[in-house]
Amino acid sequence: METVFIKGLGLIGSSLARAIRQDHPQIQIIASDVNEETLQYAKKNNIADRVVTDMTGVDQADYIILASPVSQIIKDIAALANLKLKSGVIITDVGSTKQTIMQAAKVLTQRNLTFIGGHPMAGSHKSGVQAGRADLIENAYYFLLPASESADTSKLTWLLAGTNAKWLKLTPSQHDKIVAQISHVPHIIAAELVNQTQQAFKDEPVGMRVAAGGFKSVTRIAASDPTMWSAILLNNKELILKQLTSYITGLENIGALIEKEDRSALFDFFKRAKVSRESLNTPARAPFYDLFLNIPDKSGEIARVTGMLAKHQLSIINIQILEVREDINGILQLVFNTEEARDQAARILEKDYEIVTR
Ligand SMILES: NC(=O)c1ccc[n+]([C@@H]2O[C@H](COP(=O)([O-])OP(=O)(O)OC[C@H]3O[C@@H](n4cnc5c(N)ncnc54)[C@H](O)[C@@H]3O)[C@@H](O)[C@H]2O)c1
Ligand SMILES: O=C(O)C(=O)C[C@]1(C(=O)O)C=C[C@@H](O)C=C1
Repeated sequence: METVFIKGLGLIGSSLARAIRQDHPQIQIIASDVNEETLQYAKKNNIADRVVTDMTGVDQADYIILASPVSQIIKDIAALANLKLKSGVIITDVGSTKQTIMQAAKVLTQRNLTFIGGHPMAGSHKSGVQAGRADLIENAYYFLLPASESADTSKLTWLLAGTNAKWLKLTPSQHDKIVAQISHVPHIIAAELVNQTQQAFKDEPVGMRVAAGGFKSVTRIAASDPTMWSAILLNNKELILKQLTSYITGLENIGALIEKEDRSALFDFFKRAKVSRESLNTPARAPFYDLFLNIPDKSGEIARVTGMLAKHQLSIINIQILEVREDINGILQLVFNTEEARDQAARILEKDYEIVTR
């Protein structure tokens, strides 16, 4: 029987545990976390076979997954270098930065241990074991960074096949440069926008509560975990500072265009962004077709939608609520694998629901 040891059973660690469970029920999972409630939840919900608060059991592991905040992953790598581990063990992590982690992992390769840096490019602003899901990473990119050329990724991708992720190999510097721009800086922007709004409205009783879709969709990720994000920023400091400076310059340029009332330059600014944003989903997600509808915030409503589609043998490949406007309604995203299925679903659902967009 093979054993997986997962250190950090939060959103990502528990999502991987759930996906491993579904795909390889014979594999034993040992979960380690500093949070007692997390471990109790994991036991109760059969996410792990054994729970520990330290490295107990790591010497039995065929796979070790480090899934705590990046600063802790670096400490865990150093600790593993001094422990007795099973021969042939594959060690990986899920941290959102890679250069400092791959640097730290040199102590493992010096001991001839296999380390494959990992980073699933999917997640949520929610954290903790209860937010994890077996399909969290489905269809998302999952970056792999073998620490040595001889490291074979096939056993790891076999273990994590149940995630249905799309594997992509990157170098550590390539990785950190990309995520600084598309993940790290956006989290800073979202958090600062919320903080600045809070400050701007300090004497305004209505304030942020009246915010609609625009503010909510730009700032959703501001609700992310502060421990995780402060660790990320300090582990990708130079690249984040570079991209942040460039972003600030961009904002200043827009300010100057507004000041000058340069309508045509402002039009070009929005036009360029619109064209880029609209092309974003096309190559990576094809052939997926989205349908967005407003649904009332009532229990049983999603089941009703899926039931209406099932009657016509229409299958959905993904479904999620994008936004819940407290007690009023939310936007439901349905994903189909053909345009015809999406259009047929729209015709069926439009009788009862408002279609927001396709
Ligand atoms: N949240 C995302 O969207 C996302 C996406 C991809 C990768 N990541 C990365 O995954 C990692 C985990 O993030 P998450 O979102 O699952 O966070 P989380 O807060 O949901 O989970 C982290 C878990 O680690 C535990 N932990 C903290 N210190 C520990 C320690 N010393 N020993 C054992 N457990 C410890 C916490 O109790 C918690 O259960 C981070 O490195 C993060 O950068 C996050
Ligand atoms: O969907 C979200 O809430 C996320 O923030 C996920 C997200 C991101 O897209 O930036 C967050 C951190 C990661 O390392 C990878 C994915």
